[in-house]
Amino acid sequence: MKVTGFGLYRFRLPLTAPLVLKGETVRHREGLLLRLDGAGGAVGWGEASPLPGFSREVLPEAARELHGLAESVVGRGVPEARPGAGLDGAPGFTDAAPSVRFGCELALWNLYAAARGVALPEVVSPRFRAVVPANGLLAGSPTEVLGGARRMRAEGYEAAKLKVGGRPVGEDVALVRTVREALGGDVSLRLDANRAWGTQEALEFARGIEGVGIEYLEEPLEEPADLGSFARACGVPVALDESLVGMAPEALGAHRYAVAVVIKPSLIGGLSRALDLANRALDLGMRPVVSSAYESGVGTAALVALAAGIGDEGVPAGLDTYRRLAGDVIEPRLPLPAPRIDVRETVEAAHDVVPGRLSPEAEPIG
Ligand SMILES: O=C(O)CCC(=O)c1ccccc1C(=O)O
Ligand SMILES: [Mg+2]
Repeated sequence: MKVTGFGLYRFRLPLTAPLVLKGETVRHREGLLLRLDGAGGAVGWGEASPLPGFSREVLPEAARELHGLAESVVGRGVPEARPGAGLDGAPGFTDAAPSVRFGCELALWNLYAAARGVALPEVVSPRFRAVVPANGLLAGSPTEVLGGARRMRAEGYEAAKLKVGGRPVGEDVALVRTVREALGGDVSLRLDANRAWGTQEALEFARGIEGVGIEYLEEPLEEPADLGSFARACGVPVALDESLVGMAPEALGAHRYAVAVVIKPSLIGGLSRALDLANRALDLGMRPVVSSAYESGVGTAALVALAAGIGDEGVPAGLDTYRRLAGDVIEPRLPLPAPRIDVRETVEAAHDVVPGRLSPEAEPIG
């Protein structure tokens, strides 16, 4: 089946509250949608939304690159899917910016699925799980964080994630202890410092939370080369996130000290790379945690599909950034947030892109 044409669009969605990303405050989520058209009326949507503070590419660059890639796939056949490995990429994909590669791959995978009459997760794995567990994201003031923790426990979340590193270490330690208490025994606690600490502060934090059961601590150190010795010295389970950007999947073996990898396809460069990294992580005994980066419903649904097809057991995915979007490009919204996400319902909802729901600034570029 051939790609016969495409459309490239911009969107701008309101957030429920301003978001501070590495010191930059954003009030709207901006991004790009790519629609690839196939023979017989099949369409596949993809999303490329560079995240300010995290992506190196900015929106206008991403738009130019995505336009070029889209033009290059028109007239060509959609590649064949390899079970468990997704679709083979097309030339040029490997050089594209991470969000662009994600967007173009996703449009192709969705077009392939539409043309074959299969659901997107089947492209990831023919034996995908029907339900994906998710972690809840705890945000706001300590009072809001505690309220969130109690709600997530009552709603049956398997895991909750708390950002640390933004307060004095003593306050973080106290908050982690109260949150752990509020979550009770059945909800695992994930922490994320986003590289906020020097070694001394990180060690002080580790001593402070001794005896508090956590699933892992993401990226504690501003100097990531010291992560291995930190993990071995203090016994805190560590997870990689920022360290995965630009890392070749083969290089993961040098990071066996980590218990988990937080995989964000929009930031690390697409679906096939994410799948490759996840499979290597599993081989090394690490948990792959598929995670979002404030994508719209189109991108978020793809992450649900990916999480549904990785490995033999469901690892709670980090998809709660969707909660922060006050609007979406699809109608109705995805059935999120939820402690357990219905995979089919989610991927089906993501097909219903509503042109009228794009921001008034939306304009076809291609
Ligand atoms: O992991 C999650 O549950 C949500 C994703 C998340 O926290 C995040 C979202 C965008 C950019 C960076 C991060 C992060 O994990 O550091
Ligand atoms: Mg992180």
